[in-house]
Amino acid sequence: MNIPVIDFSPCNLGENSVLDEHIVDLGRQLKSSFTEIGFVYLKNTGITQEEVEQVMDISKTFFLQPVEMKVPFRRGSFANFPNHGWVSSEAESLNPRRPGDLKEAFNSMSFHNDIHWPSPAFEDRQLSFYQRCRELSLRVLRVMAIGLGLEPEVFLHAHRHIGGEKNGTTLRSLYYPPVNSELVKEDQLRCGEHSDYGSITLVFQGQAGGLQVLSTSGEYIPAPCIPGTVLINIADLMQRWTSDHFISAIHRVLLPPAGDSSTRQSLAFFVQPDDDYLITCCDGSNKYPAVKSGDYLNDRLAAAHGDS
Ligand SMILES: O=C(O)CCC(=O)C(=O)O
Ligand SMILES: [Fe+2]
Repeated sequence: MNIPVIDFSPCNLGENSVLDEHIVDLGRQLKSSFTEIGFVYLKNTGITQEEVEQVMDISKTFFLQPVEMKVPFRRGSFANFPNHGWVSSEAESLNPRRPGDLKEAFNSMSFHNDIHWPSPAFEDRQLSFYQRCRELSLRVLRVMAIGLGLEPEVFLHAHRHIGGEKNGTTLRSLYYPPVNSELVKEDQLRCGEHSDYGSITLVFQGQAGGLQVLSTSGEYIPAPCIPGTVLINIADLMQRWTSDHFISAIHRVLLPPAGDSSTRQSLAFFVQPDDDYLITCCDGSNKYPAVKSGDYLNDRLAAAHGDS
């Protein structure tokens, strides 16, 4: 099983008016990818590899600084936005049964005036990329609803406040430093097995590989960078919402082969429904109890950071 590549041209961000009847076929294609594997590559979205590289470049400049320059921006330093900021290597275990992940991250989750940033250029690039990802996500959520034969706006109603205070959607810039095989702990990975928490995730990768997705047949399949595409996956709240029709697939990032000292970068845009939105099964079933998006996110973040 491979992850399909779908042409998103009909909904490209440069298209100002998109008619629902023109995206029925796209909806069908997304639906089959999300029911079969939970992941899809979209090409011709309007977001270019150059835009991605600009965000990666400025992020890398931040990550390569000495620790004391990064500490003032540490996650947990911003009272009203507890998930915003820098996460140091090994601070997080996305699979709690493994040692801490060998990655650093910068979470941009708020652009409130109270937040101070490493530089104005850093803030600008994170903010403009955040807005581009927001636009693309809203288009994808619309096509998904159409693919499921639902009212086109059904998911959009739950994502009105992306970028505002009552929504946890986060742009996360990830940096995986070179791995020193002598220092690696037993069972340690760049990113442990996990599924994402929210509705959907947009992933942009640099050239270095390592990302793998667990297929329904129980095998891990590689999800390499395809330049110019966006990798999109279903996350856990969307799986609940669709009563398991859409699969929130387990994925992980492996260590590079022994002796390979390359670094890896990626950008993940974790789309989260509005904090107060109650997620219930959209087919009217009671397969999962209703849960508030914000409560669910907080529980999952606490578990990943070992403070639950
Ligand atoms: O680095 C990547 O490509 C993906 C990382 C990931 O799955 C995550 O942070 O949730
Ligand atoms: Fe993930």
